[in-house]
Order: sequence, then structure tokens, then C-alpha cells
Amino acid sequence: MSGRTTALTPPPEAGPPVRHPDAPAPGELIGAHYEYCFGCGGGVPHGLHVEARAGEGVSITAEFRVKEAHQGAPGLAHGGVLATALDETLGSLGWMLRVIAVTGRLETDYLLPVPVDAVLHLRAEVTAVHGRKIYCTATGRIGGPEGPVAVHAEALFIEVKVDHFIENGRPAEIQATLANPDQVKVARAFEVNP
Ligand SMILES: CCCCCCCCCCCC(=O)SCCNC(=O)CCNC(=O)[C@H](O)C(C)(C)COP(=O)(O)OP(=O)(O)OC[C@H]1O[C@@H](n2cnc3c(N)ncnc32)[C@H](O)[C@@H]1OP(=O)(O)O
Repeated sequence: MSGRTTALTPPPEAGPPVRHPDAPAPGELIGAHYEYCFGCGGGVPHGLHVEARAGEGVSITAEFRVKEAHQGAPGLAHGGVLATALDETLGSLGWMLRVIAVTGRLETDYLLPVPVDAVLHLRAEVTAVHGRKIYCTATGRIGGPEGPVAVHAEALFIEVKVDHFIENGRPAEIQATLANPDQVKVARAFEVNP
């Protein structure tokens, strides 16, 4: 696509993504990484509640139903909300590599308006990895998993360690999350092998 910045183009020395042997099986529901995540958490009433599943290879599929609280123009999803849905799906790719990664750069193309009550069918995949840099893309389709593409993103995620959240976030909540026996999957996210 025209107008792309080179920051999202993997360098020639980048390698193909490698699915981690302990990655969840294709179709497995991944679940929220944090109850109060705006993208996936069940504890956020007006959140997106994106539901992600492991895909084939190093990919993720997800669904997001647009609700009234997500409007920009009347009856249509806000562009920032759609970017959030793409970001959330891309963020789940860390499960397939067994790393924790945060968004460094996200470029979004809006191709079709997305109405309230529509389900956005999302798919994200890693295209290349170079050191801590994870190059990835995502699409959101409406009208079904094979429907027309409404939104598309290219992104660069950067691998971080759990210290990133302890140093920059609220340590007490990180520790509480780790200590909660019901948050097994969250704990697994922190158990990543370097
Ligand atoms: C509960 C479970 C938890 C699970 C948590 C999962 C959460 C998922 C939620 C969804 C995703 C999100 O919204 S995450 C939240 C939004 N994102 C963030 O808050 C990130 C804020 N940014 C940062 O903290 C920082 O800038 C980092 C960590 C991204 C990078 O800082 P750093 O660690 O010091 O590394 P740095 O040397 O700067 O960068 C490493 C390499 O990446 C490149 N790089 C870095 N940023 C960019 C960029 N924007 N565009 C191009 N390239 C970039 C650098 O040039 C360098 O390349 P080279 O020199 O090596 O070639």
C-alpha cells in the first residue's frame, strides 16, 4: 500500500516467526490477559471484550461485537475503538511466540464503516521477527470471517520483560495479578522463557 513508513518493513536479516511448542492449540480460547484490560477484560463494562483464539502457525483469530458505547458517528464504530480491537488482537500474538510484547507502532487503514451490532472478525499474524521486534499485520472483516475487509493494520510490537510493567505500571496490581490463583493464564504470560 502506498505511503507506508519503512519502520514497518522487516529488515532483510529478519527471520520468519516460529510458533512456540507450548503455544495454545489452534482454536483454543486464549482468554483475557487482565480483567481490567479495555480490549479483552471482563471487568470493564464498556470495554471491547475481544475474544481471541489461537490460530494456525503464528496467528490469532478474534471477534469483537460493536456496541453503542463504541460509536463515533451515529450508528457507526469509532475509528479509535476499531484500532483498539486490532491492537488487542495483535497483542495476543505474544501467546503464539510465548513472549510479552507491547505495541511500538500501529498503522491502520479504514476501508469500510462498521455499524453498531456488527461483529468484527479479526485475524492477526506475525510476518517476521528481528531481535525484540515483532512485525505483524491484522485485518477486521464484517459480515462473517470471509466477509469484506473493513479495517487493516500493520504493526511493530516490541518484546518486553515483566519488569516493563512493574517499573512503569502499578506494581501492586501486577503482584496481585500474579498472586491470584484464578489467573492461571495471566501467570503463564509472566512465565515466559527468554
Ligand atoms: C498481564 C500480562 C501482560 C500482557 C501485556 C500485553 C498487553 C497487550 C495490550 C495490547 C497492546 C498494547 O496496547 S501495549 C500498550 C501500548 N504500547 C506501549 O505502551 C509501549 C510504550 N513504549 C515503550 O514502552 C517503549 O518505547 C518500548 C518498550 C516499545 C521500546 O523501548 P525500549 O525497550 O527502550 O527499546 P528501544 O531500544 O527503544 O526499541 C527496541 C527496538 O525497537 C525499535 N522501535 C521501538 N519503537 C519503535 C517505533 N515506534 N517505530 C519503529 N521502531 C521502533 C527501536 O528502533 C529498536 O530497534 P533496534 O535498534 O533494535 O533495531
